[in-house]
Amino acid sequence: MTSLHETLALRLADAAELVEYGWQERNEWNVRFTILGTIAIISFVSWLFGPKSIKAPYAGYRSAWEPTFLLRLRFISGARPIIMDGYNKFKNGMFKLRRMDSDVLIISNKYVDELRQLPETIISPIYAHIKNVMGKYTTADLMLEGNLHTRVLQAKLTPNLVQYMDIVQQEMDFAFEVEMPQSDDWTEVQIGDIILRIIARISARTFVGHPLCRNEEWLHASIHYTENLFMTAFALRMTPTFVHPFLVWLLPSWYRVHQNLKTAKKLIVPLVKEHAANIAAGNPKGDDTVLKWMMGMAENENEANPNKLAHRQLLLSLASIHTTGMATTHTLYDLAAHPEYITEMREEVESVLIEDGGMTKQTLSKFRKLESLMKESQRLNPPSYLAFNRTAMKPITLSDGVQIPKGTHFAVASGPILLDAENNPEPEKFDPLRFYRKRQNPGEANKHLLPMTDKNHLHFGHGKYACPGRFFAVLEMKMILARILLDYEFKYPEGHGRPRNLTMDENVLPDPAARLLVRNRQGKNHNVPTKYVYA
Ligand code: HEM
Repeated sequence: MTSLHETLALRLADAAELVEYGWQERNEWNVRFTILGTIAIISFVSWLFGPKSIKAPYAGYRSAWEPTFLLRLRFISGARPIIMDGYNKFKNGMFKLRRMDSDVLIISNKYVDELRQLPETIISPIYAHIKNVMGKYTTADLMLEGNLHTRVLQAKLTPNLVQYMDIVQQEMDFAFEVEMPQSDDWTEVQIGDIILRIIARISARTFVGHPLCRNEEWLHASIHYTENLFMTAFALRMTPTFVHPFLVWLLPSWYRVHQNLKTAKKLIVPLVKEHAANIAAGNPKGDDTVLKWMMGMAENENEANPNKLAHRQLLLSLASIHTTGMATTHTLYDLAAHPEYITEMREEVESVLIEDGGMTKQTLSKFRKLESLMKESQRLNPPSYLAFNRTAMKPITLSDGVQIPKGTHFAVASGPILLDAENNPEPEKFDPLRFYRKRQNPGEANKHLLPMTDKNHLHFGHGKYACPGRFFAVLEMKMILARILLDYEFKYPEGHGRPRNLTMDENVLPDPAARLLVRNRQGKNHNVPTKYVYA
């Protein structure tokens, strides 16, 4: 059966042919009527057979005359004001965004609690994520084959996190030694890249274990898979669906995604076989890793297939390395822009470590000011201005009677919610102790933590499908930031301040080209115990 897009492509080809013929015959009016007729037919067919969409106002038009194509184009690098505009006008209702690849419905967060526990047969995060990253072409559609990686994070990594701190710290020590300059003189560095490599190393140690975590080929694949995947996805999002199967062949990033996958299989399949042989011989060796847990928890042959396990390691890298790297980089950029808070953060880290006699199971949870700083930095520099991306797998009727048609891609304006004065007073102000102070309120000591999600705090999602790696992410971030505070001084080069964030559609990125000056901390207190102690 010919798909709608193929039919449209054929119609356009016919129209082009007729244009040529018409010019040859100098029968311009015929040609014009043919083109107009074709456009009218295409519009009618799209309207008749295309997915039904909900009626809601569009955000961001500069005037009634602004062409829709221009609005879609502006969204690529100017999404923030468009999303803010929609939120400010319609925050209790709904509005739509014109993205280059499609429209996205933005719903009020008042619906989040009734939607968050619905099963995947009704609302699917996976379909929405796969659409966002063009999974059909970027290999991310493995997510459709099961959620083994999510189950393992929930059932194994998160509950065993504190036991794992020792291993994380060992890898972090090594990573700092090889990635950070060790000099008493100021050295200019691209800190975002350094942080990314430190996180890739720690993640690799946790996911695939030693010695693969030190393998440069694996580190390269696990970091660059994400970049290549997003480059491919964005190129495809800019063009109509019917050109995608041809366009990918012209995209170098698409070839690189597949090269990364090949590398993953080459390096990980032997590891899987080795571990299976050790288990069969009754002699499992080495530390637990996410890969070994995945082998143990695989529920069917497909999940246990070594090639699929290797592929899933890349999906984990996609979900974990850049997200955590960007959040850590934003926090450092913010702190460097407000050096008056550095001493306060450093003193907290030192006093907690001295009190605990080193890094214990409880230590990280006592870094309350540091956690508040990280949460404030995420509030102002979220990973995306949208969250809770979902696809309606069936028509949904909300509690107030609003109906979301099947096939609708919807999300919540997570960025603007936290910049709303109703939720946070003086929302534009960088106030690193904002959440620390909130925790001083009676009964709120254990609230306002970074990994906690609710309908206002959606940067890790919320509900059944919230990020299963967020506790690990926060652990990594705290350990890295504490280490930087203890051992290094940092500042912007003369004449530079906090770099502006970049946006690609709704996604927010710290400027990767920005530089910091770093040097060994002068007058470091060598009596602060930093090693993991079993307490
Ligand atoms: C600051 C760092 C991170 C941020 C901001 C973040 C954010 C998110 C968000 C927004 C989602 C989608 C949730 C939803 O749809 O409701 C998600 C899903 C996910 N995250 Fe994270 N994440 C981070 C770090 C990590 C880490 C370190 C890991 C792994 C250890 C991880 C693993 C995952 C996985 C496996 C999913 C689910 C993907 C799927 O549905 O298959 N994330 N994350």
